[in-house]
Amino acid sequence: ATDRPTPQHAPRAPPTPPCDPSPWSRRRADPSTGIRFGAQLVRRRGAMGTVVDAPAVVTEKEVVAENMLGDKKVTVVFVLGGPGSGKGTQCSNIVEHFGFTHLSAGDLLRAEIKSGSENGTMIENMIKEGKIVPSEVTIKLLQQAMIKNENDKFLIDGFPRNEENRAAFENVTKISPAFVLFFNCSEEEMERRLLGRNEVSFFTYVLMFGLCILIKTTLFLFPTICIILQGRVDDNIETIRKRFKVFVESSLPVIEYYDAKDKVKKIDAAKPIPEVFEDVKAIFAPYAKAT
Ligand SMILES: Nc1ncnc2c1ncn2[C@@H]1O[C@H](COP(=O)(O)OP(=O)(O)O)[C@@H](O)[C@H]1O
Ligand SMILES: O=c1ccn([C@@H]2O[C@H](COP(=O)(O)OP(=O)(O)O)[C@@H](O)[C@H]2O)c(=O)[nH]1
Repeated sequence: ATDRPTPQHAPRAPPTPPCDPSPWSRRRADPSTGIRFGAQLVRRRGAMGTVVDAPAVVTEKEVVAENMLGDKKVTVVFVLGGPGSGKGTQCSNIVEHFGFTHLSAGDLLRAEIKSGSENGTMIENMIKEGKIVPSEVTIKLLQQAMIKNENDKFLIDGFPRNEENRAAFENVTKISPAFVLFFNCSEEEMERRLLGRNEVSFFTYVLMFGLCILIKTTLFLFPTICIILQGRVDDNIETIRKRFKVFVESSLPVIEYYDAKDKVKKIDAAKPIPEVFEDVKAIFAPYAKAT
């Protein structure tokens, strides 16, 4: 949906190809770039002074997000997409090339568990169940991280995850994002990636056990290594399915909200990592670091 009514004579976006089964991919998309979603139509003067509808070209740096965080002005980009769509992977690339600071809401929550905070057990249980942690907890962590960091450009990865997260963040911080980077990928592909993220070969366990024997600390070190090698507690098929459901029911409405404001930049995340980054680079070009 868009908050501007589409003129009757405007060209309609073609339907999404049937090969992409993700429910959130049944949205408008530019098949040539896979980037713009809810492309804005502007009235332009055509030949002989006629008024025509043409897609708006976003060439200038968007500065919508320059709002206040205490007395600090920041630019925020929300990075959203299903679990395993590649948000973290591409955020690392963006950090390297465009000087943003990456704040993964999930990583901040996992760090909070490890810190032994009073919310730790509650957060851990929510993550194991694929549920969304209460807004005030996540927002406090994000806000603290932004205040602590000297940078003024932030990628907020994996947040907001529902409408309540979104409204609370905007109310508390008075920040609205410059844009939302949306990684679109089928559930089938995301499931494959998430299961792969947790995969550790038998050989690795044998190697680690051998190393522990060598340094004579098997008793204490090996169980710890096993816990680390296990990967994320939520990358198992049961929790993955729950996370997909939460994404469709709770997180997609956030993307739709920003799409109605023409702030969503959609990426075809099913492509190989370097190809996805080519599309990401085109979007971040206005933020290129001065050399
Ligand atoms: N475009 C891609 N093609 C194939 N594998 C990918 C791609 N992007 C990420 N991955 C892999 O998929 C897994 C999940 O990626 P990650 O960036 O952690 O996703 P998210 O942060 O969205 O959960 C990781 O193992 C990562 O290496
Ligand atoms: O703003 C957030 C971000 C994450 N989570 C929790 O942390 C889990 C993992 O999120 P993350 O973004 O790390 O991983 P993703 O599932 O996107 O790969 C989610 O399933 C939620 O339980 C949350 O509650 N709020």
